[in-house]
Amino acid sequence: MKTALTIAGSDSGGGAGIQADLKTFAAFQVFGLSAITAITAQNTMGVFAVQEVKPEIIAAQIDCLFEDMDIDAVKIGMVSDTEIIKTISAALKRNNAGNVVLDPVMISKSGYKLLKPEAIEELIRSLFPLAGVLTPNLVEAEEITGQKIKNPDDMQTAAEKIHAMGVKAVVIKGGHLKSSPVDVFYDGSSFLSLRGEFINSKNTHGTGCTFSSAIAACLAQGKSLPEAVTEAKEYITGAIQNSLDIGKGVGPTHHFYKFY
Ligand SMILES: Nc1ncnc2c1ncn2[C@@H]1O[C@H](COP(=O)(O)OP(=O)(O)OP(=O)(O)O)[C@@H](O)[C@H]1O
Ligand SMILES: Cc1ncc(CO)c(N)n1
Repeated sequence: MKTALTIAGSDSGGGAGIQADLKTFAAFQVFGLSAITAITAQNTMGVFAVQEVKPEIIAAQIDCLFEDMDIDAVKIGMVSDTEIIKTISAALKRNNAGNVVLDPVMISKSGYKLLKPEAIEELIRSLFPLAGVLTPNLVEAEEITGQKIKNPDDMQTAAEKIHAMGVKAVVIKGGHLKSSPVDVFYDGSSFLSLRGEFINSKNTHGTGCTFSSAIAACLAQGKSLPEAVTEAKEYITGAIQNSLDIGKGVGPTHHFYKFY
């Protein structure tokens, strides 16, 4: 069986973070591994507390997995601060990690800062060069490029700018667009528009985490990057269409909608 590692924060509410990533890997029948970077006290209403994991424990989790197993893909989510980012970058380099999907998680849907603003530069410096693909949402792409993004044309310009910053490929997610949620993929040579119908659901907690993990699962299975992003888009669309009315706030998507 193929394996995928998620390096991310724990969401006690189960809809985002490590929990969403492992469920997604399982839905793709890829064996999931995890290195937890932070513990969040979180539910469908918001994030209430965060405890970061010590950098040496994050490094130990990553090292012991690579020592023991072949890891077919890596997804990176919440990374909190500069020290943690440097630690993850060094660990991935010394273990020659491949198929790295970097989701530059900055703010939760409920508005809680999951990445310290001063750490964005370090994220660009240390993790962008290792990423096979970066998956920012509109707000994150605006933060990274310093430009406003209002429509698919702006998304293409931003994708070119981000590619020039040293990532091999980028998919800018349009879940926050006023129009239909088109995602724009760019790998330095061609663009791909991943079109989707707007699904009118309040239960969209963890859509970004689920999408990036689905890309990692497809890469672990040996699919090409364009195939992986296309299949991940289909999967997240189905997961939102079948989303779950669990909790009082923004509920989770249904990771196993293909099975039950
Ligand atoms: N209401 C919706 N209808 C259809 N597709 C959606 C909807 N919301 C998000 N998506 C899709 O879900 C994927 C994740 O995009 P989104 O922009 O929501 O990520 P995000 O903001 O990083 O999510 P998160 O809440 O996990 O931080 C994209 O493929 C996007 O197009
Ligand atoms: C732990 C965690 N990672 C990522 C997100 C994405 O918003 C979240 N809400 N929580």
